[in-house]
Amino acid sequence: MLFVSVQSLEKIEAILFDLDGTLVDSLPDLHFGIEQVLRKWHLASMSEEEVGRYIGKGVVNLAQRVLQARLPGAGEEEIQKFTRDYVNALSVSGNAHTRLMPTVKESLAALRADGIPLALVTNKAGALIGDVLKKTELEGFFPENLRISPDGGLSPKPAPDMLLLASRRLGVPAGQCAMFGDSRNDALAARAAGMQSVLVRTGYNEGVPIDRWAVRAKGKCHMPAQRDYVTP
Ligand SMILES: O=C(O)COP(=O)(O)O
Ligand SMILES: [Mg+2]
Repeated sequence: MLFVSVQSLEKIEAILFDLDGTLVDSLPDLHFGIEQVLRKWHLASMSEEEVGRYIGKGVVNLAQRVLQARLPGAGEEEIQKFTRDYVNALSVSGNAHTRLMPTVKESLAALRADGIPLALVTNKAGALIGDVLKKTELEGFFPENLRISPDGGLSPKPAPDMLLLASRRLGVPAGQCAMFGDSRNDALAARAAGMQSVLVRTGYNEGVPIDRWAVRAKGKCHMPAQRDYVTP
């Protein structure tokens, strides 16, 4: 099973899940969306690997980094416009290439059967979440009020705000929630919120292998390399 069983985490009563790179492999679609907008703006194409390095801190940050690489000197207005074009491109793409990460559905079903409350805490734009959950048949695990995104003005991860909102909505104190993610942004947000975190090795982490980051963050890494996750 991909996800560590809750018994091996201390005092955990609820789990918050990241979306991109943790529950789903969405990079091919995110790359497709960026390519569409680059073409529309008559800018040079970008590799999937490069787009992967820019994913993790939300759509505005992604637009900013892509424009930094392709249109240096772009201002706030262009960043906002690029962001809107990108969200539009993804909204019409139907997430054709987005896939569930292995064993996700079984893991979520097992957690639910154990009575563990679940929430989604993602930097993805709110307008895109419903379609991805529908496409991957995860809708039933996350009711709408427990799909937390930066929409409506919440600061994206690594800020703790969205995690703390999830903890309040679940009615579970932050110290008893764990954040499952694929990125240092998930781990830093969890730490700032007073939560434990578990990081899968199969995600994006802005192009940096998560072990390398976790080792630097903690000075050592406890988890054996063949495991699917790391706990910083
Ligand atoms: O949109 C992003 O930058 C990353 O989204 P995530 O928080 O679900 O990984
Ligand atoms: Mg992620």
